[in-house]
Amino acid sequence: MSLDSDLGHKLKKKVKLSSLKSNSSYKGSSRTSTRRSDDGTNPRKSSKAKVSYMKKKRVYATKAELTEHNHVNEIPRTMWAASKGNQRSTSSFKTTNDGAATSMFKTKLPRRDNEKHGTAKLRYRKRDDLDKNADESRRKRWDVPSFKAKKQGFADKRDLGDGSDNQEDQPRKRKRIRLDPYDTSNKRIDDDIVLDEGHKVKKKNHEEKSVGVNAQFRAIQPSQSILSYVEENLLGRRRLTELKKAGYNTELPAPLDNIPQSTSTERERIEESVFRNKLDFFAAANVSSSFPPPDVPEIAFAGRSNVGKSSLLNALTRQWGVVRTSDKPGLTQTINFFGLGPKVRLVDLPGYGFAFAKDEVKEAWEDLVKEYVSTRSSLKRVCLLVDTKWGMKPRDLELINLMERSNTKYQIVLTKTDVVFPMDVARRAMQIEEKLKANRSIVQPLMMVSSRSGAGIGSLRTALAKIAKLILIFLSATLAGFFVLQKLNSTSDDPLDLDDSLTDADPADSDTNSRFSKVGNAMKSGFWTCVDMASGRYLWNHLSPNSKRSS
Ligand SMILES: Nc1nc2c(ncn2[C@@H]2O[C@H](COP(=O)(O)OP(=O)(O)OP(=O)(O)O)[C@@H](O)[C@H]2O)c(=O)[nH]1
Ligand SMILES: [Mg+2]
Repeated sequence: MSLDSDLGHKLKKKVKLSSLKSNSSYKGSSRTSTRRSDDGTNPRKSSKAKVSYMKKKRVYATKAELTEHNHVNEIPRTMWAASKGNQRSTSSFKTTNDGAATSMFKTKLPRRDNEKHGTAKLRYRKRDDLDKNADESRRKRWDVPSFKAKKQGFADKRDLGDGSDNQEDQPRKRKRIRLDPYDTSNKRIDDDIVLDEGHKVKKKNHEEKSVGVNAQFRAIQPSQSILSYVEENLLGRRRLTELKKAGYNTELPAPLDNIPQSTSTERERIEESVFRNKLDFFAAANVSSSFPPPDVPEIAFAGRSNVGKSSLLNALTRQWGVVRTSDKPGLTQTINFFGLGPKVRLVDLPGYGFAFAKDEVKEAWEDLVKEYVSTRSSLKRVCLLVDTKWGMKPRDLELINLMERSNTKYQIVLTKTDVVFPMDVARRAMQIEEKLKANRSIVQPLMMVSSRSGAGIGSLRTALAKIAKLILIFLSATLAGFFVLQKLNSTSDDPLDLDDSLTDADPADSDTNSRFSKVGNAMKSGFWTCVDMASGRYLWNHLSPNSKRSS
């Protein structure tokens, strides 16, 4: 081998190696690219600067331009990244005449040099594949066919359609989407599909009805007393700034149930002593046989599922979390008895109406609630909760009718007042009062509360505490009556002949006679009621309507 050929071979080898190194610079080796060139400048730096400049200016340099300034083997890293399909370096692509994009660095020069080198070949093959993918994706993105090409394409397709067995030509299978024509939640149905006439009419009627109902509701003019009650208690949806201005600490749960500017502990803020007692779970019943004995007066909370019964129990006692609540209707599934001290029990009833439970289970709850409400002797009052937003529903009216028939005292309580405007709270109250004004067993006034904001909770507490006080008065009265009767028993053998004995004592005094006769009758009935039923409700039934109202 001659010296020239030897030198040439060595040079070739060097070129090959340097090209390999520069290729692998993508993987981190950049020794070749940082090597200084013959004229003393740093080729990597200069080429990089040029490329970044070109990128900035979006200049698409040609291969010739680049090779003019840089040696092919010292192509900067960014360039190779471009050939790997990196989206950021789109500037390294140029578009050929036929519209397809090719990498400007898909140069054959290093490849030809390295053809015999196995690893390099493999690497190049990989790169070629990547180039192809990049070309493909680029073509998809950028190649918007011209109008002419489109026209040609259509013509080709038409030609192929005449007898050719091209797969694209075969009719595509269409996906069938089954749509429920009565599912109005599906917008596409509303928009595009013509429904059958029956459904259309039904829908129209429903819409008209709801519009009519809304208009009727808006037309309600609440009384001045209701409006002022709503304002005084800050009922309805209120701005936080308004509550803060009024001095309420909005950080606390149910802030409106606190004394403004108060620094005392939460328990002390409850003005009614009976509600300061600890709320204790006492019993749960899913059948009437497991009800606890009716020895303590009870106040029950009834209403539709999710109306806020359990939350109200917590809010009234300010003991959060004792009664479980959930935003999922149907959480309370048994009748739960909670002791509030020794004198009174609060009863959380399962809700009726929609709930996440089986129909037969729901029916069983409803029957149980009906039985409890109509037969429980220790039941002093039912708070019938109605959602302010939705108003009374047929199920509520059903329960009201039952309570009317069984002479059970009930009071309507509007809940969740914080979600509607104050005016709408007043309208709802007015609407219900008007509707039920002829009922006999209803207790006035209608209450409005929000367990979340605490609005109206204090007033409800006061109304319910009265029941406890009345119970105490009644118990002491019956005890006194019992002792009087005992005394009379000791003077007369037959207590039922009381009137005769009195009449015999002074037949001329008709006033005394009638007075004693009345007292005797009342005591007799009162005495027997007390002993038999141990319930104020039954005694009241025996007294005159006037005495009943005043009590
Ligand atoms: N905005 C607002 N939400 C309330 C109020 N009271 C209760 N809620 C919410 O209403 C949802 C239902 O409350 P619950 O107390 O569990 O209702 P429930 O009537 O006991 O429900 P059931 O046990 O399923 O019959 C919960 O997510 C409560 O946070 C209120 O006054 N205002
Ligand atoms: Mg509940």
